[in-house]
Amino acid sequence: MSELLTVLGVGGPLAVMGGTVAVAREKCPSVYWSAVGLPLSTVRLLGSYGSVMDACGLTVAPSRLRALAVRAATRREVRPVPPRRGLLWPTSTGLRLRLRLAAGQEVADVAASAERLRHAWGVHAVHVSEIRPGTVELRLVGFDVLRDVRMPRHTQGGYLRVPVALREDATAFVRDYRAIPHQLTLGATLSGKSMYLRHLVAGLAGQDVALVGIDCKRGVELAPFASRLSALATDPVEAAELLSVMVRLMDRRYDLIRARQNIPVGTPDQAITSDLWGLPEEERPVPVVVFVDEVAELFLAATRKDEERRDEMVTQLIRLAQLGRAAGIYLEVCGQRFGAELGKGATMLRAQLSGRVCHRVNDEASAKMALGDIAPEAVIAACSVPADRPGTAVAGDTSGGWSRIRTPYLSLADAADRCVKTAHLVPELRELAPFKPVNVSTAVEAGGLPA
Ligand SMILES: Nc1ncnc2c1ncn2[C@@H]1O[C@H](COP(=O)(O)OP(=O)(O)OP(=O)(O)O)[C@@H](O)[C@H]1O
Repeated sequence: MSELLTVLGVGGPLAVMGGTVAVAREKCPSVYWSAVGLPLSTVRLLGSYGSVMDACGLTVAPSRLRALAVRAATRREVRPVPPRRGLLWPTSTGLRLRLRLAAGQEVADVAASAERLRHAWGVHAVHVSEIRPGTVELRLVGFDVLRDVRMPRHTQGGYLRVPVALREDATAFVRDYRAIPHQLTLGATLSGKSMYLRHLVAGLAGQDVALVGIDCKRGVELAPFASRLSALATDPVEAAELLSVMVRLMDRRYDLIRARQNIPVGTPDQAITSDLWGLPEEERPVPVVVFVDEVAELFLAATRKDEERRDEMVTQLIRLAQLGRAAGIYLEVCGQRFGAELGKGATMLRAQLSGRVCHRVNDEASAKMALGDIAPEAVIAACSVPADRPGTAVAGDTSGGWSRIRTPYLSLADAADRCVKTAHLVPELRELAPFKPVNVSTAVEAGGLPA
């Protein structure tokens, strides 16, 4: 064939065109998808829907009525029935398609065939989710969206909801503090934990929320954001003092909530509250997000005195994790490992941190510390995060769901700049005033931030 094309004089141009398409596919997958992949996959899907469903075992026998009607009207062979297909919705990264399941089918049947469907329709991945009983949505993703992360335009962010990364199904992964109050983020060195924290700080900086940092790596990770922090502790001694203050703050908020519960006769039901969010807006204290970078540093103890301080700190962290949610105090804990070997209280604290994000890890044991109580497949996925893709992680929560995510790139300078611009939003919290980092902007400038 190629000889014939060469004789006709079109072999050369065709080869050049083929090469250009291959390069576009490699270098600009989103452009390739819009120009070539989308029309091809649409044609494939529309042309082969019935036969692909049949080959994947996703068809059911037709009802007797349908069989009779087909025989009477066409005298054709009565074929098995695939799920009823809705409209195809093209997106910048793929296609969306809703299916009405046939009687006797369940979501798991379609999910089990996702790998076969992706091969049949020539897309990078097929993700299946339930929309309502009997209806599933297929998200066909045309290319590897985690290679060059672009966040979608509509991310469903909001108050205490930070779109922090992209999921592999091209939807935004939102860190929602009210749904999952406390989170543990693990990862080996250079795996992208700081980038993750950076996005959270930058995302929360513009909101009415107090940000508190505990960074026992002498503040190297969190000091650049100091202008927006209400408090920063950079060594274990300061951290111990700050945590005691946080626990006292929490106790006072509980008192406030309890005072509100001395319910006078005639109080409407909706005014009775058991947490901060039920208080009237003018009385409601501002929520506090506590970032703990490199949690293992808090557990280290060389002397007996250190040990006492460590035990006290761990107890306070556990109290904050157990009771903080109702008082609007949320924990964001980061570290390389978080196992029982850290010492007394580690396992108990970990159990309270229900949100889990695991970046690349050095061994399976570390992945199990983050995801072991979520799903064995999530552990395997975390162990296979490639080293040349920093920021890639497996995110799960203790309800059992998990997904692969990757943060977009955000330079430290841009995140710090956002903090400087939103410094006027630092809320007044009398208790935290002694811990307010003072020489913040000067420290940032003097620190010479990397790009
Ligand atoms: N999503 C991302 N996209 C591109 N580059 C990234 C991403 N996340 C992290 N990186 C890069 O990877 C490198 C390591 O990232 P980061 O400092 O966040 O890792 P870390 O896990 O905090 O490491 P350490 O524990 O040593 O502080 C940095 O150079 C950072 O710019």
